Amino acid sequence: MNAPITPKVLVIDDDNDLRYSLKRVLSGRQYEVLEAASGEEGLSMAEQHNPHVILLDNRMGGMSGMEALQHLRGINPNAMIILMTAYGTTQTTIEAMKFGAFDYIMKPFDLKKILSLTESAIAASKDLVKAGKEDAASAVSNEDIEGGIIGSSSAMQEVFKMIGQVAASDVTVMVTGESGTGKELIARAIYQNSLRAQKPYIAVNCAAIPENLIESELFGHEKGSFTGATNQRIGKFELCDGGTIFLDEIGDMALTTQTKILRALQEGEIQRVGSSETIKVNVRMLAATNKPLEEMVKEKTFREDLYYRLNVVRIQLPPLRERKEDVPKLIDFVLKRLARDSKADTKSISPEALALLNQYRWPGNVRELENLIYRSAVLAQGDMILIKDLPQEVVKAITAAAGTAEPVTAESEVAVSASHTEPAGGVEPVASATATAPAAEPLAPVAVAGGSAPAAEEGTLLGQPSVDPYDAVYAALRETHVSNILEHGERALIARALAECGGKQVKAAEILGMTRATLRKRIDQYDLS
Ligand SMILES: Nc1ncnc2c1ncn2[C@@H]1O[C@H](COP(=O)(O)OP(=O)(O)OP(=O)(O)O)[C@@H](O)[C@H]1O
Repeated sequence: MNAPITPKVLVIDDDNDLRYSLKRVLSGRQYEVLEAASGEEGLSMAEQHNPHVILLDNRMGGMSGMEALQHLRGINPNAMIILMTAYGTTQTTIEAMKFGAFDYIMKPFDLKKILSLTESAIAASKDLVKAGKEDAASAVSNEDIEGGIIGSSSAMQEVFKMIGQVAASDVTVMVTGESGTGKELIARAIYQNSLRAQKPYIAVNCAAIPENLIESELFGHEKGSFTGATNQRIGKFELCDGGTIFLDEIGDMALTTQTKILRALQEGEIQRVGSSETIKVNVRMLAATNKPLEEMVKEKTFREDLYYRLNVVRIQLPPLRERKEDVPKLIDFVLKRLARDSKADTKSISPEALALLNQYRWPGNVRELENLIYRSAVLAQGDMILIKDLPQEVVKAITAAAGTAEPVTAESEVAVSASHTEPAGGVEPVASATATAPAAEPLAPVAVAGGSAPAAEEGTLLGQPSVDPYDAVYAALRETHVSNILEHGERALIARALAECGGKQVKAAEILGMTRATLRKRIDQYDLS
């Protein structure tokens, strides 16, 4: 019997500390760990040692990780490559998957996470070798897409991976998610990464076109086919032949139009309104909705057959409140875009304001964030958005929720949402109460740990900046509860501890570090029972 082969892992990274940390934990799992400090060195190590798994940094001096990835696929097609980057962009993730990476991990990462990812990669590599298969993945064309999609949360990373996986085929994709989560952006990214990228892309907002005009809009009409049809008109499907059509708000489409869409999808055929001639079209369809299509199918307001046809691949976009780790980068992205477009030159947001926004529920999702940052950046007097520049209704909603240990209420959310859902980019910021709000003294900047960390243990985050959450809470309370910060803070903490313990006072008192009698007194004092 052959002795089991020791899995070989090659770490390619120019950060010595990170390589050292990875080597320590991976060696602890009995893997043979090889190191390379550059892409070039990594290629020759891969050729010499034929590793099972390669952990590859994306940003290195000299050859970039993405370039190395493509060479490595050629040198060692059976190796499973995990791309690591601190500067993850959508583009990177999509490209990494297109170029055949096994997976992708954002720095800073938990060592446990990289360990489990490495384990899965080793298992996958063994399967591949066992099956005697060559990796069929080949590098697809390297077209340069205009990125513009931010998301380093794992939920968005999954979305980007899916884009990479589905883009090259002609499969129909349904993008779902709340309003403002970026459905249109994702549809465009699929198109831009597809083999039809040089062909037309037409987005149709089905909710914005009156029912009696939508068929003509989509399929065209013949002259005189209805009152007002003074000329022949070519519809979007015909215009888009060879390309991609994105049907936004598909849940708002009438049943008769749905039938025609189904035919276009199934047979690749359309008819202009008022004509019996059948026209062949070759169009890839992408669709989006924030409506519950499954329920609509049950209620027979959406055709079941069309539902299944459109829903071949489903990309569900998570609401922003479930991926709050994306908020800082989104803010930075919006600020940079505002500066690029000469709309505002505010460069950053204070750690306190950012920490405060991290507690917000973002009912209007990324669209709301864009508008809020636009408005705040225009009102900010210096280089930095401070808490005083944020819309007061948002600050109040957050601090009120902090005081009652309740999440931001639906009512406050609706109010906030209504004042921030202007179409992105097209609306001038509203100078509201925010402009006259009393200015809080800016607090000293929060200390951010710099430099490279020594070898970390499992469960720690590598390179993670440390931010003290009390800075934000304190700054927010200074603005809204100047005279009784301590009481306010105590009440909020007690309420949270009680909520965590399901109202059990003994346990809550233990967490809070007070006697049960004191806790009871406070519950009465703050009316928390
Ligand atoms: N991940 C993201 N990165 C950067 N910008 C984003 C992201 N997601 C959404 N946006 C921006 O937010 C705004 C709303 O996005 P989009 O129109 O794609 O949302 P939607 O889900 O289609 O909304 P609706 O359902 O209301 O049509 C756009 O300006 C878009 O550029």
